[in-house]
Parts: sequence; C-alpha cells; structure tokens
Amino acid sequence: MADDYPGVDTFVEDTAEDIAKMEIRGAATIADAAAEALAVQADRSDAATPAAFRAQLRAAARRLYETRPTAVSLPNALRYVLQGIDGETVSELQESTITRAEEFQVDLEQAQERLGEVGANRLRDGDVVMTHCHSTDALSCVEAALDAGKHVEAIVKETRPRKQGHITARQLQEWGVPVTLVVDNAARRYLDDADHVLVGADSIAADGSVINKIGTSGLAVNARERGVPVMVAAQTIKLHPDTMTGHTVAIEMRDETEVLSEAERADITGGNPADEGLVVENPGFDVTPPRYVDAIVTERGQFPPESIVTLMRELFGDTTAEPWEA
Ligand SMILES: O=C(COP(=O)(O)O)[C@H](O)[C@H](O)COP(=O)(O)O
Repeated sequence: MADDYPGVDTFVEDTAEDIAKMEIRGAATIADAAAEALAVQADRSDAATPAAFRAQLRAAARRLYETRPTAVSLPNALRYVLQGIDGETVSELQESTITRAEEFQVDLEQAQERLGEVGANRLRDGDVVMTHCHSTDALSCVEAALDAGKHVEAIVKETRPRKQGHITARQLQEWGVPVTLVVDNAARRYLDDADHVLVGADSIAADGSVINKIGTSGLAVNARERGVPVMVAAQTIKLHPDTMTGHTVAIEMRDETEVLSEAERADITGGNPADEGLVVENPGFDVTPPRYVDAIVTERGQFPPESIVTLMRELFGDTTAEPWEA
C-alpha cells in the first residue's frame, strides 16, 4: 500500500486504516480526522522541494479519499485544505497546510454548534425524536434544545447491522435524555409516539436527496405516511458538489460478514460456506428522495430540500475537481 502512495506518513496510513475499518466513522468525524492527518503529513514532511511537498500531500489526500466512498465531507475536507495552501518554500507550505487544516477543524465545530441551535428551534419542550444511526449533527440539535431548557425524549433505532444506535443511546443517556431503544423493524409502530424523525446525512445531492445510513429512506417514507416530519441535520460540508453536474453518489457496499457470520452461512448452506447460491448484499447507505424530507438543517439556516441547490452553487460554484487536482 505504501508504494502506491509515496512519501505518505504513517499517521495518514493509520488514519486511513481507521476510517476504512470504521474505528473512525460518521461523516463529520471522518472529515475532522482527514484534516488532522493532512496537518500531520505536512508537519512531518521530509520533502526537499515545494514540488515534492505538494506531491506528498496529494498522495496523502488520495490515500484518505480511497477509504470510504459515500460521505462527501471527506473529499470536501481534503479539497478545503489542498486548495487553501500557499507558499514559496517547504516550510511556508508546511505552515500553511497546518493553519488551513486547523481552520477547517474549527469551522467544522462551529458549524455543528450553529446548526444545533437552528435545529433546536424546531424542537418543542416535551418532544420525542426518533433517531437512526449515530449522527453528531443530529445530536447537536438535541444538545442545543436541552441547553435551552427543553425536555426531549428519544426513540432510538438500533441500526443494523453495526448497531450505531447504541452510540446514540449512550450519548443521550449521558445527557439525561430518556431513551427507548427499538429494533429497526419496530420503527413504524413507534412512529406514532414520535414528534420528529431526526437523522444526519453523509451526502446531500443537488436535487435535495439525502444519502444516509441504510434504512433512512424506509423510515422517511413511513414517517410521511404517519404524518411525522423528517428533519435532516447536515452541515454544508455534506453538500455534494459533483451532483450539480449530474454525478450520482457512490453507495458503499460492505462486507457480508457484518450481516452473516461464516458459521451462519454454513448453517444456511448445509455446511458449504462457499455456496454461491447464497448472495448477501450489504449496502451501507441509501437515498431518501426530497419529497420525504421536511427540512435540511444547516449552519446557514434550514432549507426545504428542493432549494438546497441554491446554497450549493453559492458555496461551491463550479468546483467539481478531485481534491488533489485543486
Ligand atoms: O450514516 C451515518 C454514519 O454512517 P457510518 O457509521 O457508516 O459512518 C451518519 O448518519 C452520518 O455520517 C452523519 O453523521 P455526522 O452527523 O456525525 O456527520
């Protein structure tokens, strides 16, 4: 792997591994870790010339980019850092990369806080939210509502196959929020007890479609049928610039062992684990059409999904190059 990415620091390699293995996970957290990795790459660079420095940084960005395909916050973070660096010498470039990465991380934190305040305005005292997966953007809305003195309760979907709902439940418990944990299949039944569906996003497309953890779209369709509004909490780094020019968002397909262990497979196939007649599909994400989403809450205010393209144009212009082509 190291040969494919010459000059890439071991810290970048480790971060990339952690993202790929989902030890670092969730779109905002991945973006933060990627910016940090570029800063460390810059700091530890042994490049003799500015050109060599830039080549190493581009290789580091490529290594990080190739970990997981769906959360656009990752290429957006890489692009932000790479496009912003400036300098004539290696040490100027090092300093500039570190400053730019730090700036990104501070902005990320502030955006999440502001988004939380916007989202909290939609939550009334005593409301019950139903969550899916674990989203730091979604939870920041609950946190801000609690800070404003509102009582909030949560119905937390387990979120198979990796059960990120447990992370959400743990965080809410720490904040003193009463939690009812349900298996994914029970969600429709419990929607009658919910005032909002509150989820995050890995990417938002130009038509307002929301790409988030698998199961989000089914939840949103059921919520519409039950009359429960769906609120998507997503910082603007979740806006996918390539979708303005017609590109689709890649949906990550994950390993079958997350769904079915080898022993379970053998059990189904009568002891033949290599049986090709049994196919397991394990998509990590799905696409919720804009008509099932009531509001996209960002640090710039809340938007109906159909109008998100205006914000996208303002923020990204025509930028659709790969991060290292910046
Ligand atoms: O779908 C997931 C995480 O998927 P995974 O566990 O596969 O990474 C989260 O809802 C979004 O990434 C938003 O999270 P955040 O609001 O923290 O960016």
